[in-house]
Amino acid sequence: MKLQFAMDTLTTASALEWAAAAAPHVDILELGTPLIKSEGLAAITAIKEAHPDKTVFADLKTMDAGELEADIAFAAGADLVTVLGSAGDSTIAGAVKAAQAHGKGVVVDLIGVADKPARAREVVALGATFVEMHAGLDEQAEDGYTLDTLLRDGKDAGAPFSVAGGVSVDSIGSVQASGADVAVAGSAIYSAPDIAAAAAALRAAIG
Ligand SMILES: O=C(CO)[C@H](O)[C@H](O)COP(=O)(O)O
Repeated sequence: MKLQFAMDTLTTASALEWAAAAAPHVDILELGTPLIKSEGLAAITAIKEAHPDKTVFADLKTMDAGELEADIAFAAGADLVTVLGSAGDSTIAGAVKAAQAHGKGVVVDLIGVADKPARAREVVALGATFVEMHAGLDEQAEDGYTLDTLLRDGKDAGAPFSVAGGVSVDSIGSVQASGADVAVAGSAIYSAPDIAAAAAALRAAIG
């Protein structure tokens, strides 16, 4: 299972600092949606230039204009971009078209989708590289939130998937046991006092 570091920050400078600390321990460097909204496509280029050996993931959360938004992010250096699973099939197909033109990939984020396994199968048929079983920061703050539903949906999907939703050193083992291809960790790394140590601990937990 691969490890993805979601850098939910507002400045390219802090993302570069975080990425430098975590890079030895992670496979995928994610530019969080707030970072891209704050700094624009230049942030993608900065991270890719600093870490050409890493998969750079631009969390665009595209809902419309799939081909256009994906194209500009790939041109800026992204290897993977996200499109929302609640977007129309034509939006997802458009992003896949751009990915094929660049030799890159599309991840479909199933945040807010009621039947995630069914939508996962549909979007993989449209050409998505994998889906993200995702509970966002707001859903994580709701009473009684656990990762369990995401892990069950991943197992049921029959499609390649990542899991994002407050993955921690305590829960990453259950993510791996679910058969996930990628574990995404944001706050478990960037909120830790030592980013390198937190990323290393997650890596050690999954071997
Ligand atoms: O995409 C996101 C929020 O929409 C986050 O980047 C994702 O949820 C991972 O961060 P965390 O581990 O803190 O949940």
